[in-house]
Order: sequence, then C-alpha cells, then structure tokens
Amino acid sequence: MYIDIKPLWTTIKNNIIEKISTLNKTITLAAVTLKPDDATQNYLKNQEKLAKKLGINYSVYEAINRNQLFSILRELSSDNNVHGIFVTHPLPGIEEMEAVNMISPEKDVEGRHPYNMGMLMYGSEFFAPCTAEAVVKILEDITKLSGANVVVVGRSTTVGKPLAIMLLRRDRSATVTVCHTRTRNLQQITRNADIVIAAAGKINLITSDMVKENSIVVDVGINVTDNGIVGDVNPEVSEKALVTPVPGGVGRITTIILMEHVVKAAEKLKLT
Ligand SMILES: NC(=O)C1=CN([C@@H]2O[C@H](COP(=O)(O)OP(=O)(O)OC[C@H]3O[C@@H](n4cnc5c(N)ncnc54)[C@H](OP(=O)(O)O)[C@@H]3O)[C@@H](O)[C@H]2O)C=CC1
Ligand SMILES: Nc1nc(=O)c2c([nH]1)NC[C@@H]1CN(c3ccc(C(=O)N[C@@H](CCC(=O)O)C(=O)O)cc3)C=[N+]21
Repeated sequence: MYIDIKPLWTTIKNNIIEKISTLNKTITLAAVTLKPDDATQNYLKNQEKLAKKLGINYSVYEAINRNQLFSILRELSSDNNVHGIFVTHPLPGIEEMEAVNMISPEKDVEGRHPYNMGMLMYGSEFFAPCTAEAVVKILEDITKLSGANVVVVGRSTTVGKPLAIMLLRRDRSATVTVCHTRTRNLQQITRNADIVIAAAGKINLITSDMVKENSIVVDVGINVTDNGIVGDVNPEVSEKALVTPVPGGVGRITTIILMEHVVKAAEKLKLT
C-alpha cells in the first residue's frame, strides 16, 4: 500500500498561510546553484511553483564557478531583503562545507551551516535539514518510533546522516542502522527492519525480497528517467509494505518544509 501524505502537506501549508498573513511582509527565498543535476532541476522547478502559490518571493542564482558562487552567497547573506538561502547539493568540484559556511546561520533554511548542524547534534531542530525533517514528520504521523529498528540507506550530510541523528533523539528513540556503498549484506539488514528509509539515488535499490512483511518503507530517491520521476524503491514493494510514493511523497513534504523554514527565518529576522 502507498502512504497518503496529502493531509500532512495540507496541515503544514495551512500553518504557513496563517503565519504569512500575520507577518504581513514580503518573504524572500533565494536558491543558489552550480551545474544542477536532473534531480536538482526538478527540485528548483517545484520550489518555484510552490513559492508562487504561497506568495513567497523566489529567485534562482546560477553560478558558473567557485568564486561567483561564494560571492553570491556572501551578498545574499548580507542583503536585508533576503530571508532564506538555499544552496543545492551536489556542488561539483566544490568543498561543500566551505560553501555552506558563507550562509548566515539565521538564513540557512536547510540547516546545513556547521552552527545549525551542531545544534542538531544537541537535539535543537530550529533549522533541521528539510528532507530529514520531512521523513521524521511522515513517520511520526503513522507509527511509533520508540524502539523501532530503522535502517537508513545513505549517509549524505543533507539526508542520511542528519536523519539518523534526528531518529536517535531521546523523544524518538529509534534504533538506527546507517548503510552505504560499503555495507555488506544490505538485504539481510533491511529484512530485519521495521522501517527502511531509501536515500541513495539508485533506481530499484530496494526490492520486495529486501523488506519485512508489513514494514514501512520511506522512499527519498528522486531519479529522473525518460518516463518521469521514480524513487529508489521498486513498485512491487508496495504489495508487501507501506510505502511513500514517488512522486507525491517525501519530495512534496520536503518542499513545503523548506517554505515553512523561510517563514520561520523571516519571523526571527524581524525580531532582531
Ligand atoms: N525527496 C527529497 O526530498 C529529496 C530527494 N533526494 C534524492 O535522494 C537521493 C539521495 O540524495 P543525497 O543523499 O543527496 O545523495 P548523495 O549522492 O549525496 O548520497 C547518496 C548516499 O547513498 C549511498 N548509496 C548509493 N548507492 C548505494 C547502494 N547501492 N547501496 C547502499 N548505499 C548506496 C551512498 O553511499 P557512499 O557514501 O558510500 O557513497 C551515499 O551515502 C537522490 O536521488 C536525491 O535526488 C535528496 C534530497 C531530498
Ligand atoms: N541542498 C539540497 N537539498 C535538497 O533537498 C536537494 C538538493 N540539494 N538537490 C536535489 C535533491 C532533489 N530534491 C527534490 C525534492 C523534492 C522534489 C519534488 O517535490 N518532486 C516532486 C516531483 C513532481 C514531478 O515533477 O513529477 C514530487 O516528488 O512529487 C524533487 C527533488 C531535493 N534535493
């Protein structure tokens, strides 16, 4: 079966609309990219669509090299009219920590600056990485995490690693296993999981024989094919487990959470 994420999406959207109306000012999100891959281009397109729908001012800045990328990030960080800065991952040929370090932590709506990452380690999730937050919100909506065996496939700094940290937080207390390309016997590990989170970017990585009957499978993958967007989870898994769809799953919640974070940044910046 597939999980319907629409109710969660609508709740977050309504919360955003209410906050925007009380703020009563133009909210601005700036997206910064360099050599965007297909999944990134899809995300930027969806960000633009949603920002427009919510009345959030939105622009994309495409840098052509490292110097230009860094100067754009510095300029946006000191621009009082900009509330949130989003920088795409991957950034080919660029040391990512150096790039995210240029963003003012108060505008770092994806929680990627070392300050916000450090806060996350202490359990403070003011700006948690949006996809990790999306996965946690989806799971908290449908299941009990305490003591659950959760397997995260993928260890990126944007998704897998922060997600593992968030699932470990005392009020969630999942038992977390993180897998990657050097993991041996992935199938054996995922078969024992109550919850599998696929965040690898590999089509059909998770097949039916790899999951337990009636488990939950969260598909984070966004793979662009000639026939549209597909995730990391083979569709046959939905006959055995409860699965989040792609499209219309984690990606949709991620995008609305990004907008929620921009509104939070605008609220906070107003006070300071
Ligand atoms: N739905 C959404 O909102 C979002 C979707 N995405 C999508 O999720 C996917 C992952 O994104 P991201 O984390 O940024 O990607 P990265 O490429 O940065 O990381 C991928 C991770 O998956 C691991 N991996 C890759 N192949 C395998 C495999 N065969 N077996 C086990 N582990 C594997 C890699 O291992 P190793 O470290 O060993 O290389 C790595 O840790 C992409 O498709 C991306 O487009 C990303 C963000 C948000
Ligand atoms: N710093 C950074 N953070 C990210 O979170 C990040 C990134 N870089 N780089 C690229 C990947 C990919 N990604 C997507 C998120 C949502 C959709 C999304 O909402 N997609 C629609 C697809 C709709 C369609 O076009 O069919 C859906 O899933 O319903 C897509 C892709 C975030 N990523």
